[in-house]
Amino acid sequence: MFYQELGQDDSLTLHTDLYELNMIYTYFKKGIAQRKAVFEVYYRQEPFGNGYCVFAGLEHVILYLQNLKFKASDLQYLKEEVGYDDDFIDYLRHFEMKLTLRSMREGEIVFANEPLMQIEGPLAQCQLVETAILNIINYQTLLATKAARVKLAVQGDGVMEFGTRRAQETDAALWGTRAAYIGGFDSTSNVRAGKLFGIPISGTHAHSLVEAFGNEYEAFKAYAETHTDCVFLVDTYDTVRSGVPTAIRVADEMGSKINFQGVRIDSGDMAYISKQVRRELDNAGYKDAKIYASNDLDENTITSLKMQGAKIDVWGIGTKYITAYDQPALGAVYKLVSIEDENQQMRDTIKISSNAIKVSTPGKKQVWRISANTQKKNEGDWVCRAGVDPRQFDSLFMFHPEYTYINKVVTDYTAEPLLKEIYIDGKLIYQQPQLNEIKAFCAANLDGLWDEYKRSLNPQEYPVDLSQELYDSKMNLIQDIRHQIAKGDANK
Ligand SMILES: Nc1ncnc2c1ncn2[C@@H]1O[C@H](COP(=O)(O)OP(=O)(O)OP(=O)(O)O)[C@@H](O)[C@H]1O
Ligand SMILES: O=P(O)(O)OC[C@H]1O[C@H](OP(=O)(O)OP(=O)(O)O)[C@H](O)[C@@H]1O
Ligand SMILES: O=C(O)c1cccnc1
Repeated sequence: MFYQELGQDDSLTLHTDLYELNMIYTYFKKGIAQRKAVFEVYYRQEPFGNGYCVFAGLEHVILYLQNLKFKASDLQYLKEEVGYDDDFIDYLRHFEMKLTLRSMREGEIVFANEPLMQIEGPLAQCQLVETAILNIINYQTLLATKAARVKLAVQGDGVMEFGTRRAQETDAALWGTRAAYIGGFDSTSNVRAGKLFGIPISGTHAHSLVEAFGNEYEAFKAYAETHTDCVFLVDTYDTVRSGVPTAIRVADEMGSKINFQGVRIDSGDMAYISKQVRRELDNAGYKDAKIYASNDLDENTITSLKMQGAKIDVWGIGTKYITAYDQPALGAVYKLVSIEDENQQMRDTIKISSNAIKVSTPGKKQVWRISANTQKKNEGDWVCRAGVDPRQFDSLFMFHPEYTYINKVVTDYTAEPLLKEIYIDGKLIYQQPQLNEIKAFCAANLDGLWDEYKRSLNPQEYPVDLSQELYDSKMNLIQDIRHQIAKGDANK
């Protein structure tokens, strides 16, 4: 019945799991929906065996929060389908977004087990937005990270994003290509993404052009007569014996009427073929013509092709990028860290697990990036309670939160708070930078990271340390809860 709304309804308000609404209903009925709560988003392990992530997704989260209200059809659906009573439907009808959001900036280099976003406000509202925020941040951060890995592998060559046709639906293509641009790609084939985000668009042609004209000569010639910039796809029949000689013939015939940019190969042994193609182009006097390559490439095949001396100048990357083929999920979570009690006091909360990595860190926090003034490189991130400022100390004791014997004292450092204010009580106060600035910010951030953390295979673990006070309060809370369970009064 509501299916016809899909086309025009861009509201994501119901883009939430039913269990969020179930909890909100309970909070509402028990009179605690308005209690102040703080949730934080973080992930537990770097994806792809990488040493860091590139944070992305904030722009979409801002758009989402900006439009967060229940439409009449949303309320009608909830009433009819879930059977909520009129009181609750009325409460949702008057819903007004009052959240405070603090977040990493897009393009920031981030690490496991540090808060990437902090959502503060009425408990019910914090709960409503969990699903959509995780959906957005998990995907875009994963993809921007993959892009940074590809960018590292191409070693300065051009890299074009080709993934739309293989993406998990249209939204993934759109936001995934934006993440690609942030992480280091130069352009996208997706024209809509170009229009919406200002990403440079680029493209060659497909095999169908050759098939439509019946032979390579007719096809390349027709393309050249209708375009100035020409990259010919040379592998429809036989790259070396037919495709490349035909491309050269058309380039010779058209002369200065076209800008013969090069040829694209899309199959076969790319190392072997690209060397042959390079030789042919050079011999024909087209030393500046570039060789473009595509065909299920990713950072691993690119690294291998580089090692084999492949003569590829521009890389087109689709399927394996846009689907995050080798690791399809980042696994970021959204955890309650603090809640107002019946006496209007904020109380730290914790989720305990026998698996150390799954124990959440209680309390509302800030992440500080500590960089040594002498080196201009990052020493590590220091996570402490919001309100504590490490710039007031002469030295900082930094220790691994699990293996505490791994520690160091840092002096002469600069500390920068990474969680920035985006919304205060529902009001957007953050001016989102232009996409090109985000991209440049990402590149500059990567410069601030030692190579040991950046290598794509077995990187060093970057220090994400807890302040002594936070560490102690986490340990104390774990002890308190264990103690209560032992005494049998954990539920009193
Ligand atoms: N020299 C090479 N070293 C490592 N990987 C390569 C090399 N050449 C190509 N590849 C990669 O190997 C895979 C080969 O794919 P595939 O088996 O589909 O062969 P193909 O030649 O592309 O066949 P098709 O004509 O069906 O497209 C692709 O992922 C490609 O990027
Ligand atoms: O290989 P990817 O990294 O996914 O890059 C995108 C792929 O999409 C196109 O192939 P497709 O077979 O869809 O169309 P074509 O007729 O142009 O080859 C293109 O030739 C690439 O191979
Ligand atoms: O422009 C291209 O060559 C292109 C675009 C999308 C997918 N594959 C190739």
